[in-house]
Amino acid sequence: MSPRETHVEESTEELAAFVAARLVEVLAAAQHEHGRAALALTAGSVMEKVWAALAGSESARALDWSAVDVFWGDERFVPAGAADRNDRPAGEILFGHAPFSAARQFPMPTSDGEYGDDLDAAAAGYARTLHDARRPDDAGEVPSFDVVLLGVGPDGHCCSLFPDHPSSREESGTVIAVRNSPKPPPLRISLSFAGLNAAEQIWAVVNGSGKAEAVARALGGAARTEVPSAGAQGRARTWWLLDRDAASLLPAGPD
Ligand SMILES: O=C(O)[C@H](O)[C@@H](O)[C@H](O)[C@H](O)COP(=O)(O)O
Repeated sequence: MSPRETHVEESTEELAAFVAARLVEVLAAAQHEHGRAALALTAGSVMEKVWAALAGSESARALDWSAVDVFWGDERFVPAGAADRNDRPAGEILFGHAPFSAARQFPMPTSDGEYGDDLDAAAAGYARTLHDARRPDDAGEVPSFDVVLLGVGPDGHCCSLFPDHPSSREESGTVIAVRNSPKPPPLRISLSFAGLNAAEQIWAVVNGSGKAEAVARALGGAARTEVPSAGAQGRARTWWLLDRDAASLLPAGPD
């Protein structure tokens, strides 16, 4: 487990550019070390800005995307191509276009795919997918994600682990089926805390004053059952990357 570090940029645009630039460095280093880089994504408004920053970055375009594995931290259990799939905007902004399209994609199952509408089978299937995608030097049950880009909701949720909800109390397995999600749609697949925290680095990327309270609570020692993002702990680094508004309720101190 790593201590939580914070870094604050003035604006959301600067935050997205900062995340994109640092991400390229870490993925390149991971390729050097492991042969392939393992990246796990989550969706959301700030992530779309990060993906757009990557799409427009020369250093990102120069990375060998054929040696990047792209996994997901959570997904809505809806049909392929549905407007509310988390992986849809990622495809539209980034992975539908060269050179990013060369990445090896590991989308979470859809509700009209090989598991049909069996949510438990789909979650178990993605756990097997992660297990089988481990690199030779990944020691755990899932790839040691070099970076998880983690979105945080205004209620402090991350992946599809929600406050005061069975999803954030689940202790078994690396991937879980989530029902009755307080945020629509109700059926989801998510990394559990065990799956998430297998990551080398977790970067919580958060913008806007609407999330300032969640950020302050997560960094202020809240329990993960109350503020799930407080339970995100990378093995080597847990980095909260914030814009000035999201950081506005943190105690003053060095970035
Ligand atoms: O599956 C989902 O509903 C979203 O992916 C969600 O978990 C998102 O990551 C956060 O809510 C942050 O999203 P925003 O930046 O849009 O608030």
